[in-house]
Amino acid sequence: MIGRLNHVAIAVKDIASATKVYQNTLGAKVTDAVPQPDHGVTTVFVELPNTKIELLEPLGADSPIAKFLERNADGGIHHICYEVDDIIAARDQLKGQGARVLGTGEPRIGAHGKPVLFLHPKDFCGTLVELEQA
Ligand SMILES: CC[C@@H](C(=O)O)C(=O)SCCNC(=O)CCNC(=O)[C@H](O)C(C)(C)COP(=O)(O)OP(=O)(O)OC[C@H]1O[C@@H](n2cnc3c(N)ncnc32)[C@H](O)[C@@H]1OP(=O)(O)O
Ligand SMILES: [Co+2]
Repeated sequence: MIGRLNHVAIAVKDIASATKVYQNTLGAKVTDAVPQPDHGVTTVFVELPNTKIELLEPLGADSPIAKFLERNADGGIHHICYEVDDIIAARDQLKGQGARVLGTGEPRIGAHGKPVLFLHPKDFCGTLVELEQA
């Protein structure tokens, strides 16, 4: 069911400083920072030849990544995003297999303007999974 690895997301407290690490220290191409108020985060994408790294900084105290950063003071890998051809079919198949879809269960528009869904980390080997419509 899952297709390409779209991105690996890293939660950070300071996105400007994290961007410098990727751009200046590692020599990667990065996008501008974009606030995503619907998701409670600001994003920067690091563009690699075969995939992307999504840097996430919380937008406000009730951001979904706020608790993660309380538990992981240095930041760290927050989720992995896989592309799927049909996000509704994928969701329904996964729900039928007992996986928990987070939030309302309905896809929302993500950072790339495409529908996304999140799956509970306890159902996927301790890793928060994002699905993005290909
Ligand atoms: C920009 C848009 C979009 C894109 O297009 O790319 C994004 O990426 S937005 C990214 C941010 N959005 C989200 O993360 C939305 C989905 N997340 C959630 O619904 C919640 O954050 C969560 C995953 C349900 C966690 O909720 P929270 O209240 O913070 O924690 P809990 O206490 O309920 O945690 C339960 C349990 O799960 C463990 N956990 C939590 N987060 C993670 C994680 N990222 N990776 C692995 N495990 C995680 C947590 O440690 C708890 O475990 P126990 O202590 O063992 O119970
Ligand atoms: Co993401």
